[in-house]
Amino acid sequence: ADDSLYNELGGSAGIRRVVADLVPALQADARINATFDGVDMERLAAKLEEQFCEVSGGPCKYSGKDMTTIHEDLKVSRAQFNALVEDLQAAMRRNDVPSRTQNRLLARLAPMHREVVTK
Ligand code: HEM
Repeated sequence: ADDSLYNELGGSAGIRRVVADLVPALQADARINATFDGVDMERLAAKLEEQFCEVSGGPCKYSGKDMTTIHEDLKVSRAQFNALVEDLQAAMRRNDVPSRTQNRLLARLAPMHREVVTK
């Protein structure tokens, strides 16, 4: 398996740093934070770490709920999806992830709009 993206992200420690930075940024982002009211953000962070690890070719298996089920009642718009992507990009930038690496991860997450955006 190609784990080059996982390694570029700094492996599990690098991914953990980015997610730990992303989660409070989502809660601070007025475009999307209402959606996260009452959500167990520790669980969310743990599942995001697993998912980014698997998607980047690392040695993890995502154990969360499937993307359609988890997001189907949230009424997420395309603009809100883009807002989250922007927040993730900023979190990677703050943690010195090279822009080429940022773009590689974002390209693997972008198709998930089909499962996440329902409005
Ligand atoms: C590429 C984009 C996205 C990815 C990779 C993603 C990934 C995830 C993951 C892994 C979980 C945890 C699943 C679990 O607990 O089993 C989750 C939950 C959640 N996501 Fe997303 N998500 C994305 C976009 C969004 C957007 C744009 C919003 C809202 C603006 C959103 C709102 C939520 C909420 C509120 C939960 C918690 C739901 C609950 O616990 O009931 N997500 N997401």
